[in-house]
Amino acid sequence: MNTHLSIQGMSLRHQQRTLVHNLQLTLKAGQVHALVGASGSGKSLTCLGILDLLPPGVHCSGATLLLDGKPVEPAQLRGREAALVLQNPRSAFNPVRSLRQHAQETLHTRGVTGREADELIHATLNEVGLYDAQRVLDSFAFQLSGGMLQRMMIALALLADSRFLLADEPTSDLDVVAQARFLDLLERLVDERNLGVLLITHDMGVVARSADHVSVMAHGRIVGQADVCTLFNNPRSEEARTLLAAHHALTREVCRA
Ligand SMILES: Nc1ncnc2c1ncn2[C@@H]1O[C@H](COP(=O)(O)OP(=O)(O)OP(=O)(O)O)[C@@H](O)[C@H]1O
Repeated sequence: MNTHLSIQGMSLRHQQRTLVHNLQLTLKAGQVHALVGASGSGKSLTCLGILDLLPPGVHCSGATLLLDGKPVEPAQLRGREAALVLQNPRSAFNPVRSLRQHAQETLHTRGVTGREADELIHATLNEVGLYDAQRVLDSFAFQLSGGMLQRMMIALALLADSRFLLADEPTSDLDVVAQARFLDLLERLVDERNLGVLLITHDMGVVARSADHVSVMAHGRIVGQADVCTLFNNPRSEEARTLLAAHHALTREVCRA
């Protein structure tokens, strides 16, 4: 079972502009690695670059991906070792295919079909808190809430037996209750399934709650990496101090209100 996914030397360019510079990042099984930074610092492109899902015109160079020290191609990771969870889950589903078809196709790639597939799908939906499995599986993405679709994306990752989740702002479109439930689920799966998670977020409250390790990004570079306690107690980079000051200002405002 793979326990480390390292991204080494990844640079991303659009025309003459370097958007991400020589990125180094390691995800570990059983840990949440938060990637934080100001808007436009390069977090989403980093996530897409790891899986070679970059938008047209953005090119990757120099990247080496190592799975437990062995080089792998993004295509070997995508939908197998690593799954993507996006801010807007609706866009990740085929609108004319039911969620049952999505789940069956995911299992088909692993050679699991028929009754075995049905049982695994029901058990997995149950595991992610989608208890009304029949209704969910008969639905199309537009018929379900954002929170349910986030859970379904996690369920598909589990059905694919992915060891790593790349989650880009997974909670920003959810209300606070759905957000808390989603983070509960993520933390439980990290513990029970030993998942390694890259969690991209703007929300330092989410970082404080869920992350083990944090990378801070600014202008396309990682400018600091620390465990979560060190980041909050002794932030080294200017960007980390700015993010924390904004977070503290916001929470103080809320307390006064
Ligand atoms: N398709 C694209 N073509 C050209 N440049 C792009 C493209 N997508 C993003 N960029 C640029 O790359 C940089 C990093 O963008 P990215 O979306 O990764 O930032 P981000 O940190 O995820 O921001 P946010 O938190 O707002 O989502 C920005 O300067 C952005 O303008």
